[in-house]
Amino acid sequence: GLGLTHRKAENFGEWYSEVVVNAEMIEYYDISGCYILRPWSMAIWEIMQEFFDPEIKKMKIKNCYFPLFVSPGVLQKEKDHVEGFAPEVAWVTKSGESELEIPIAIRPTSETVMYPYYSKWIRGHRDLPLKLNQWCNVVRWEFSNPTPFIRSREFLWQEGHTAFATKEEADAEVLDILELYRRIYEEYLAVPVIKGKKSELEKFAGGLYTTSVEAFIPNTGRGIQGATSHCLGQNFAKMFEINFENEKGEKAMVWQNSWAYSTRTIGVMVMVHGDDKGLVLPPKVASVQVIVIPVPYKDADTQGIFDACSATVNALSEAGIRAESDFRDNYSPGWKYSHWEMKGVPLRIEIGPKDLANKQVRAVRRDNGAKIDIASADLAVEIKKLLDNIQQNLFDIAKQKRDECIQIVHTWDEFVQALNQRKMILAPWCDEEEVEADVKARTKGEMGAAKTLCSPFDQPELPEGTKCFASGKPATKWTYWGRSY
Ligand SMILES: O=C1CCCN[C@@H]1CCCn1cnc2cc(F)c(Cl)cc2c1=O
Ligand SMILES: [Mg+2]
Repeated sequence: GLGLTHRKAENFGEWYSEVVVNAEMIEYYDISGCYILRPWSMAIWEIMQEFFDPEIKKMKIKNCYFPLFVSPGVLQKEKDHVEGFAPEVAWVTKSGESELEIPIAIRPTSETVMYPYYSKWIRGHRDLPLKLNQWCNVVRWEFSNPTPFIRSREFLWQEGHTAFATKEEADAEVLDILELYRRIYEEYLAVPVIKGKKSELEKFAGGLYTTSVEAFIPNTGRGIQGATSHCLGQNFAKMFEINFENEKGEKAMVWQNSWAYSTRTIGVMVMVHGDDKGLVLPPKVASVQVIVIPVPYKDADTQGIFDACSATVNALSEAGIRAESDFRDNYSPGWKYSHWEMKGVPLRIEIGPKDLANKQVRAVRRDNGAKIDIASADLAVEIKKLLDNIQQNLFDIAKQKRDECIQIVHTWDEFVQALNQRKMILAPWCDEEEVEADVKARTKGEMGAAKTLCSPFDQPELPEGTKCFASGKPATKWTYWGRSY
């Protein structure tokens, strides 16, 4: 029958798996860690893409497509950033019955695929800036617990790879892209995120610095990296000899960035907004924003009700609202209410004999269950207002819940206590790498160790003489810590 068998507050992992399947977003696949993205979730990916792609095009970033396959020599070119990842590289070793002379890697990310060609294409300063992006899949043969959208062996993402003549241009773009990621989360997925800089231990080892937008899942008390924007410095330019002749005729290395968001965004949205009735979709990313359901009554004017439903869908569609009707006669209205609630449709419109007679419809909100009668004459305007209100309400509730999880600490004991209370911890830190390594070691356990999530760009006041919570040394910055995905 309909309905979830697990409650979000009681068994989050089981609840999540059931929601993504019952909402028809995901179908499990016979290869572990791989999932089928059904139309209900693919539509969300497309809506985000329809925002992001035009935005990067405004920044003169062009789309391209590089091969899926990486030759081993090239992949291992960057020793220190690859060796830690080696176990998760997937390899093609055969074609048909015959062994390949040399195994071929499947891209886990595309730096080593693209940069030999950046070296070839970039000669003079007029070839800069070179700004390319690709929408593609990547494969990382992870072993830690696979989770739909959040951690899978293949996922969809966009990866931007840009090269500039100056560090200033690179630094500026890092933040421009990070703002787009914040907008994806806060304006589309209605998920609050924190912008900040990763620690030396958590940053992309191959780069100069990493910035990210960090989300938080209150139910598990875990932070999750929402998207990432790296400044690579000149590290890859040195490795791949990506030089150009600058205006003074000198040979100079380029400054590079790389940045990505992935289908993980969808999983974060499900985790933050979902409830015990199933998925709750923010209207901005809902492929169906309004579902219209006829409520015929034995001898009432059934055709009249159906016609009113069709007229309602047409009126809303003409106003740019994504509306559909559910005319299936083999399901009861009650069954349909549960079905579309499970799928997270933000608004349901019911039209029965009484509504017909009164020339009104009954709207029911998915976020708070409120029932609102609307005169058919005012339909499109009122529904648009309702959808905007739902979008804002989902963000406000998520932000309030996230803020309730934030705990400021000053001492180790306060830190450990907050960690056990599943908090997102804001602590003054001396920013020393071995201190972070020590905190990881001291908090190791079956729940996973605590780590830095980011040092927020928006730094609270740090009074002179404030001590690091972990080392007692002079603190230099406020940093968010927590367990994470
Ligand atoms: O995060 C981004 C934005 C988009 C382009 N890439 C960077 C860095 C990716 C780090 N990373 C992440 N995972 C990896 C897994 C691997 F198997 C190998 Cl060989 C390398 C990596 C790896 O470099
Ligand atoms: Mg990884």
